[in-house]
Amino acid sequence: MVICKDVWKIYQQGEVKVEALRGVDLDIFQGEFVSLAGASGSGKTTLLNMIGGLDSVSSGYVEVDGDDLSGMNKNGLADLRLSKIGFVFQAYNLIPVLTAYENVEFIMQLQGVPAERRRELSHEILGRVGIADMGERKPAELSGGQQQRVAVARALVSNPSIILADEPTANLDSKTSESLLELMAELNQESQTTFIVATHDPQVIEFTKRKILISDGKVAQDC
Ligand SMILES: Nc1ncnc2c1ncn2[C@@H]1O[C@H](COP(=O)(O)OP(=O)(O)OP(=O)(O)O)[C@@H](O)[C@H]1O
Repeated sequence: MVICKDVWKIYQQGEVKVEALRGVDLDIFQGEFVSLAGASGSGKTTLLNMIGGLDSVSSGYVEVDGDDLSGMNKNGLADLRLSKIGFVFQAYNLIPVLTAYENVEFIMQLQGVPAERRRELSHEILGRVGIADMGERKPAELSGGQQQRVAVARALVSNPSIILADEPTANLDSKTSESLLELMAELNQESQTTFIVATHDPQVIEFTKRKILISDGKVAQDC
C-alpha cells in the first residue's frame, strides 16, 4: 500500500521557489492499477519520484509497503527501490550496449541473484511479455513497443510490490499502447503488483479503473 499525507515538494531554482507538490493526500491499495493524470507541470513525475524514493519530500509523509520513506537516508531509499519498486519510463531507459536479456538481468545482478537463476528468470519473464525470441537483441534492434516490453519485464522480474510508470505509452502508436496496457493489466491481475501510471494519454486514463487527477501539485479528482 502507498500512503501520502500532506506531501509537499518545493524546488529551489535560484531565487525562485517552485511548489511542485502542495499537500498531496492519497492512499493506493495493494494490487490497484491507477493512472495519475494532469496537465504538463502539474506534478505527476514529482509525485512518482516521491513514491519511488528517487527524491525526498520537503514535508509530509510517504509510506510504501509499510516503510516510512521520510525517515530513510539515501542508502535506505536505494535498498527500498531495489527490493520493492519497479520503474518504467517513457524513454525506456534500457542500457543500449546490453541485450534484452542482459537488461532484464541487470537488476537481479545488483540484487545478488546467482547467474543461472538470473538467466532462468529473464527467459521466463521475456516469454511472459511476449518477446522470448528477441532476448539476444540490443534495444536499437527492437521496436518501441518491444523495448517497452523489455522495460516492463525488467521492472517486474524482481517481483516488486509496486511498478511506477511515467508516460509508458508516450512513444507508442495506439495499437501498441493497447497491447502494452493489456499486458500490464494481466500482470497486475496475476501478481497483485500495484501499478501507478503517470500519463497524458487519454487511452491510458480510459483504461485504468481508478483515475487520479493532479492539478497544481494537488489531487483534484480521484474516481
Ligand atoms: N528539479 C527541478 N527543479 C526545479 N523545478 C522542478 C524540478 N522538477 C520539476 N520541477 C517543476 O515542478 C513542477 C512539476 O513538475 P513535474 O515534472 O512533476 O510535472 P508533470 O506533471 O510530470 O509534467 P509533464 O507532464 O510535463 O511531465 C513544474 O513546474 C516543474 O517545472
